[in-house]
Amino acid sequence: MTPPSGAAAAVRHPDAPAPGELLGSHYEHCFGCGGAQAHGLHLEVRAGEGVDVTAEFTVRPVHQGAPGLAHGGVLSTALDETMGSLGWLMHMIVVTGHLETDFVRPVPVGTVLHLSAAVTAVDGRKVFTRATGRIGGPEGPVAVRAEALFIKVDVEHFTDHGRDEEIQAAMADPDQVRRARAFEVNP
Ligand SMILES: CCCCCCCC/C=C\CCCCCCCC(=O)SCCNC(=O)CCNC(=O)[C@H](O)C(C)(C)COP(=O)(O)OP(=O)(O)OC[C@H]1O[C@@H](n2cnc3c(N)ncnc32)[C@H](O)[C@@H]1OP(=O)(O)O
Repeated sequence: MTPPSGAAAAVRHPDAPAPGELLGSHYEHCFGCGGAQAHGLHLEVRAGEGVDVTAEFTVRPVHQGAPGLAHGGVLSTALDETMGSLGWLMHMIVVTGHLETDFVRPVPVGTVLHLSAAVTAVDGRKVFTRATGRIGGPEGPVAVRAEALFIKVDVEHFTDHGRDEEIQAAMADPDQVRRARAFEVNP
């Protein structure tokens, strides 16, 4: 998870959303950010000043592992989704290759997890990221933290591997196609 010595700093795309702007969902059925997923995380991610983002996740009863506590896998998903959305700021489509999570404090149901994530380096198709989730406020104690390696892919990653019925539906949706194309014109 350590970027090689030749790795470069991340570059914010000129057409990236302005600092403070919501990124919007990349797919309405995404478990992390989609509005159509009843039990999803409904993350709303906001662009930062650099290649960084913030988001909030409210832990609901459907997200429990132990009684009254968030499931660790759900917390990892919240971190994963937040870090994955960093691709938007670089106009890259990225998927998770490797994800490591530290669970520092238990997170009760009802908690608002304040997430922040940033790209630490880019090396070819490899995007190195890290994220934290804090409780009690954006400056509160860290409850979870993660590092992840994302790999840049093209639209064919999804059209080649996704189940046909969802891919056909996505390709028939002009908004979805527009979002995918926006990512494709990466310099
Ligand atoms: C109109 C149509 C609609 C479509 C529109 C779509 C728009 C969508 C927009 C946005 C989507 C964002 C979605 C975010 C969701 C949240 C994030 C997730 O949950 S993503 C799901 C979980 N992840 C996977 O399912 C990946 C499964 N894995 C793979 O598919 C492959 O393994 C892949 C693509 C990751 C890499 O395969 P390779 O064949 O392309 O590339 P190789 O050569 O193996 O790797 C490239 C470099 O990366 C390193 N690498 C790869 N995997 C690694 C790993 N696990 N650990 C360390 N290094 C790794 C390799 O060593 C290599 O490095 P060296 O260039 O040689 O230095």
